[in-house]
Amino acid sequence: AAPDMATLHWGYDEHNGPSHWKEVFPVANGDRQSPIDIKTTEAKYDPSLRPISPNYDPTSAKVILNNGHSTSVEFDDAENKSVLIGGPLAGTYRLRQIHFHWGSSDDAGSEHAVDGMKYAAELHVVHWNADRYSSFVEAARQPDGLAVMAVFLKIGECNPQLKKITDRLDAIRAKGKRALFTNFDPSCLLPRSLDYWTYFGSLTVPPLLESVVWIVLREPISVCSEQLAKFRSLLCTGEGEAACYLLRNYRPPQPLKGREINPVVW
Ligand SMILES: NS(=O)(=O)c1ccc(NCc2ccco2)c([N+](=O)[O-])c1
Ligand SMILES: [Zn+2]
Repeated sequence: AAPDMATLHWGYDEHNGPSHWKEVFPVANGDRQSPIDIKTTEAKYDPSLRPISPNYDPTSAKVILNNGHSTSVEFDDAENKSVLIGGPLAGTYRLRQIHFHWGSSDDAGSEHAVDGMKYAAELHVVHWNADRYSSFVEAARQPDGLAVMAVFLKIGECNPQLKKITDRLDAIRAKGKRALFTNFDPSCLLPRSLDYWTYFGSLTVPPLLESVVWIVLREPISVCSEQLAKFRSLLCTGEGEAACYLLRNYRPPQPLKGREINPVVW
């Protein structure tokens, strides 16, 4: 029998990847798992949905780190300094961190898909419901606890805003490494249009908690192959361990199980 994941840590390889996660996290087979393939013709328009309104303070940015599964920029979430409101959200969701998902080649790497099409990578901007809960970890256990804005990265021109992040990856190559990273407003990574699809889902990474209101932007931003190659040069192992490269870290689309997807176009 396959080694159980409690000992062998989960990852994205053949022996510990998404098909094994249910062995330790049974919610992997739950009714509101993410990501999903967005079938645009089946999405149902909801006139009550408003525009989303990101409001970020660049001084909230604190540190960039490699946690072995992705690279993230962490923000100071001790007060409502950088928040997301509007759209499908009831209340104020506080910015916690941003991170990326990518593939071993440019032709796949996003987690969500649109009519079966995958992009080269995907940015997640993670917020938690600070009106109702007192911490990210508590909110992550609640059905309306988190709001994650997803932005597709499409192969094209090198992205000068993304360069601020890819230029720092050399300093955090090994798992567990971190570096100061401030004076950064993640709005610079958003496309011109904030048209989005929204649906109820989950974390796409263990513990796969079903606590996320997903807001998937329709318009992608650009990324070039050289920038993606820098993400793939990150290590999923710590310093001094036998190096393994973080070549891919996306979960494939999960069953919709009757959920409704609402498009919002402005
Ligand atoms: N790909 S994602 O945006 O769904 C995602 C998944 C896991 C975690 N974290 C793992 C975790 C532990 C306890 C609760 O959460 C995060 N995050 O932290 O922003 C985001
Ligand atoms: Zn993510």
